[in-house]
Amino acid sequence: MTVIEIEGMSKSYKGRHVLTDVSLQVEQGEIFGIAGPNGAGKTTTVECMSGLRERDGGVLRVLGLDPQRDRRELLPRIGVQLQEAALPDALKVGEALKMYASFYDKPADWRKLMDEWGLADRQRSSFASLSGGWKQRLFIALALVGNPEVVFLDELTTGLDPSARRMTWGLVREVRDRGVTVVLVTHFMDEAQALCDRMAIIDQGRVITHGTPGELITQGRTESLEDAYFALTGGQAA
Ligand SMILES: Nc1ncnc2c1ncn2[C@@H]1O[C@H](COP(=O)(O)OP(=O)(O)OP(=O)(O)O)[C@@H](O)[C@H]1O
Repeated sequence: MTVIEIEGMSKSYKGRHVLTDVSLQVEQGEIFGIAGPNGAGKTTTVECMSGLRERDGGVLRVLGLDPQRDRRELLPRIGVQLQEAALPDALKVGEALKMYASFYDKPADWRKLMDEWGLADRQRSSFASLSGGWKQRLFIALALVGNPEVVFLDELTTGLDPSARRMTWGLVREVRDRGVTVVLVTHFMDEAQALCDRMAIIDQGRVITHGTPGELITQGRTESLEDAYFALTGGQAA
């Protein structure tokens, strides 16, 4: 079943085109990756999908709803973790989960969620005292507190050490394994290869290719996804 359908989506900021004719489909229960160079339009795409920005043109349906027109109906059914998300320093883990749960009519049991995501021991820890890996664990739990059918995760592992990244990958798989559809923006091709069932590469506001990581490697005629990424975007490895 198709959960997200985008056809010919466009968006400009102050007359400058940042998305041009973006078309994508995300299927139920998959981890769908969005990769591409800085400024390519990845976050804008996710923001349009999650109803945080208005597109200028094209068709966009998430769970059959238009994020602009049907925003109120859609918001309780999705979860969003934004790039560089932050909470007030003094807010405690338990307080954050309880507060987010209060935003929804039918939230998950936030105490149960806290247990499931291993956060119970840190219930009284302030946000500022958490390491990067634990902050991300909290953000994933917060994105799930409304029992969403789709979650959007934007650069979830940027700045994390290798073990925190691996831990976070495990959590993202767990979310998918619960039947939730995951849209994941990432700059890391090892991450895309490890996690994504399918992915798209966006460059200069256009989808230049999409498919499984294996299909992209075949398209790029390379041996790794990172090499395929460089071949397909015409970029240079540093
Ligand atoms: N609110 C805004 N007003 C004006 N321009 C914006 C705004 N938000 C983003 N842009 C511009 O739109 C383009 C696409 O930005 P976007 O954040 O979607 O890219 P991205 O692919 O997510 O980049 P990155 O990998 O650096 O996070 C960039 O050139 C950016 O500077």
